Amino acid sequence: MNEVVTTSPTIGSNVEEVILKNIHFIMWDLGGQQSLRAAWTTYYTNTEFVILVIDSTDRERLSVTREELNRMLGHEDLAKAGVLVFANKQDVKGAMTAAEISKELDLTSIKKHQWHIQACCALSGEGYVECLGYILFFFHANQSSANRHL
Ligand SMILES: Nc1nc2c(ncn2[C@@H]2O[C@H](COP(=O)(O)OP(=O)(O)OP(=O)(O)O)[C@@H](O)[C@H]2O)c(=O)[nH]1
Ligand SMILES: [Mg+2]
Repeated sequence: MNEVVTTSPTIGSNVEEVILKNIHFIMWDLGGQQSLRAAWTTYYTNTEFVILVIDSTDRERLSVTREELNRMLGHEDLAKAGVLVFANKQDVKGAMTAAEISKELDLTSIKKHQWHIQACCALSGEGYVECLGYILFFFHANQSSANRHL
């Protein structure tokens, strides 16, 4: 939306309809706190694409992220889902690169899902536009239903 907003931790979820090149996406933003993760599965039905936003400065939690990602992708309702991983906070000195995050998350071992990783910075918007192309490519290639669930 071309503005940086002050956020607070997401409790439960927020939903937005986003229109990209005439495709209507229903986009659910889920809270990532540990106590909220058990509820993620309730959003998986009809979800066609997952966007995982990583804090690239947080090395300690990457192994937990890998476990959560693998658990998520193992769920039958997400069997056909595509995955976009954002290596966010690239503006912070010492942030891990997308390549480092890819290695730690062992993304190359993901064979049953189409995936893509992108370095980005939510504050400047850097890296986000590039990924819109990937998302649109995914949906055109997979010819799925009219309403998109992300
Ligand atoms: N420096 C920097 N800070 C960022 C960036 N993106 C987000 N932040 C900050 O990181 C903090 C957490 O951002 P949120 O968007 O609330 O994180 P979240 O992943 O939605 O957190 P949950 O809702 O708890 O899952 C906020 O203070 C943001 O301003 C970024 O690219 N660079
Ligand atoms: Mg949030």
